[in-house]
Amino acid sequence: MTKVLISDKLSDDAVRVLEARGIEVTFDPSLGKDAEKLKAALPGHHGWAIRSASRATAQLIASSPDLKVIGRAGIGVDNIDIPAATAAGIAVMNTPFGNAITTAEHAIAMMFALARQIPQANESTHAGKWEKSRFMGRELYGKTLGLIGCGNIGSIVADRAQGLHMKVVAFDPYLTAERAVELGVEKLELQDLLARADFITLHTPLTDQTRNILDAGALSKTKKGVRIINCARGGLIDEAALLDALETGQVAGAALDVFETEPATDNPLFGRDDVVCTPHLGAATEEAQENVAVQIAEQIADYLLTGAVTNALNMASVSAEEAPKLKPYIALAEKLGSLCGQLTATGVTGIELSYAGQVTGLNTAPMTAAAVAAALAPALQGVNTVNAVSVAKDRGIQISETKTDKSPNFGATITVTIRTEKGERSITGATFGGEPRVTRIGEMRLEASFAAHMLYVVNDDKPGFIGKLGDLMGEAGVNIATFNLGRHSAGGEAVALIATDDAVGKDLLRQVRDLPNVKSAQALAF
Ligand SMILES: NC(=O)C1=CN([C@@H]2O[C@H](COP(=O)(O)OP(=O)(O)OC[C@H]3O[C@@H](n4cnc5c(N)ncnc54)[C@H](O)[C@@H]3O)[C@@H](O)[C@H]2O)C=CC1
Ligand SMILES: O=C(O)C(=O)COP(=O)(O)O
Repeated sequence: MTKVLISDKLSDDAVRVLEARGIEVTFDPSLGKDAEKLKAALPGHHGWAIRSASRATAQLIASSPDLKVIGRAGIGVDNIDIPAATAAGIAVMNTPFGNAITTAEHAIAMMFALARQIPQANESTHAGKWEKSRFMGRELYGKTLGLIGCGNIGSIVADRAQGLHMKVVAFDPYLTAERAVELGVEKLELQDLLARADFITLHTPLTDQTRNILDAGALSKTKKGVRIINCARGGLIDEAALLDALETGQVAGAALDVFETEPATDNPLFGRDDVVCTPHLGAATEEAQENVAVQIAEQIADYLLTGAVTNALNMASVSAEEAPKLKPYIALAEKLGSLCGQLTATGVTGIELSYAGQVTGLNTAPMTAAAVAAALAPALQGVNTVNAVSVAKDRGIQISETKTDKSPNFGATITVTIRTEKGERSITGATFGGEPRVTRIGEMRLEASFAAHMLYVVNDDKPGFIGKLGDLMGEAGVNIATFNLGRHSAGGEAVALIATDDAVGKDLLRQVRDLPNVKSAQALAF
């Protein structure tokens, strides 16, 4: 039975969705904080749903042999070792939109909290102090808001801030000029944003480029008295530098939802009047939590049950509608890739997938990934459909696709061509009643189904060969299930693709090679 582990505090809706799809769920939000318990719990689970408390480390991934998908009910995936997951053939998915509005609203709320010192005034009023003159605020109207990062959340913040009649400027190297115009924001370099913004809000992922993007140097270039909001990731602001800048008044206030170390229970910024803090609450609304829980549960269920891929960070998307249509072609591509790969002895330099006929109207990326993974499997360890194309590229193996609308003899064919330093080999196949079949090896036509054990023989087409081969197999007790032949011309080179009930052992293979007119023989496994 398909099983999913939920190790963080996800809405119960996730359990409801998964169980309704017939998936068994282990729901234990206490596991996320305890790597040892997680390690013990993960084996036997095919899917793993998390928020930010669980850390999907390389060690945990390595000790989870059954895992096929990690689903992040939220946006940030910095708690998932994506290269390790990819190497292990595990899809990594997130829900890029489910909590974006909620998080943008939190950033706006934090901006108001800073501008009007609402948390401090609230505390003072509850204490019966009525300090009306202590809490002089700043108006947002007409002020400049600087966005560092203008993606999904940043652009919602821009929209809300424009509603408050703020001027919005943005630094984001990947923001196009057209998109900036569409959003009504002025695109700036970071230095210009720092010089002009009255409020700065961060909305980037934490990467090598963004870590400490607001460090001591950057903070010294801001307007004196700037107010800073971080509802993205701890580590974007150098906390020690921020403390210094608050001490000197260079920064008038900071509102932080995220911290360098989380959970943040002890931090030099705590206890200051000019710092407003929340415990990573950006995504914490009922609406957002319901959205991300339902979305990730559906994505995980779709992937595990149908092969549909949505919002994956390490593989191509396959819609739920496409998945059943692609399934037989993915199986065909995989079998052809495997056959071609098993017949290729020397170093591979390129793999080409040629799609012809109806299949060209479908999403061919997953077929190519399946063919490449299967083709490289005999030579490379750990290659799988998730990492195949990137592994190939890393090794300088060129992957290409060609497409032609017309398929000469069948509704749709797929041809896998493997190039090596010595030459190339092409194998073509088609589906018959949904089952994969070989239809051509090189220029030689033949028709064969795939079987777990097969024998491939190249010989000169001379009388007596089939009888001798049959005798040998019979004497060795290996039953022939199907026998398919192809040849260039009478008396020319011929191939036999033979399905056997048992594997063809080394001794038998040697005897086949020793038969008259046999040029080569190879045992295959599928
Ligand atoms: N506090 C919370 O609970 C939540 C925090 N987040 C965090 O918010 C952040 C933003 O999320 P989204 O807007 O959904 O992501 P997104 O991917 O839609 O946008 C991020 C933007 O940052 C930009 N960017 C990347 N590198 C940059 C650089 N070096 N300098 C400037 N900009 C750069 C990208 O071009 C992109 O436009 C993420 O870190 C996410 O994890 C998201 C949801 C909840
Ligand atoms: O979605 C994100 O990136 C978040 O940071 C939300 O984190 P959470 O799921 O609330 O732990």
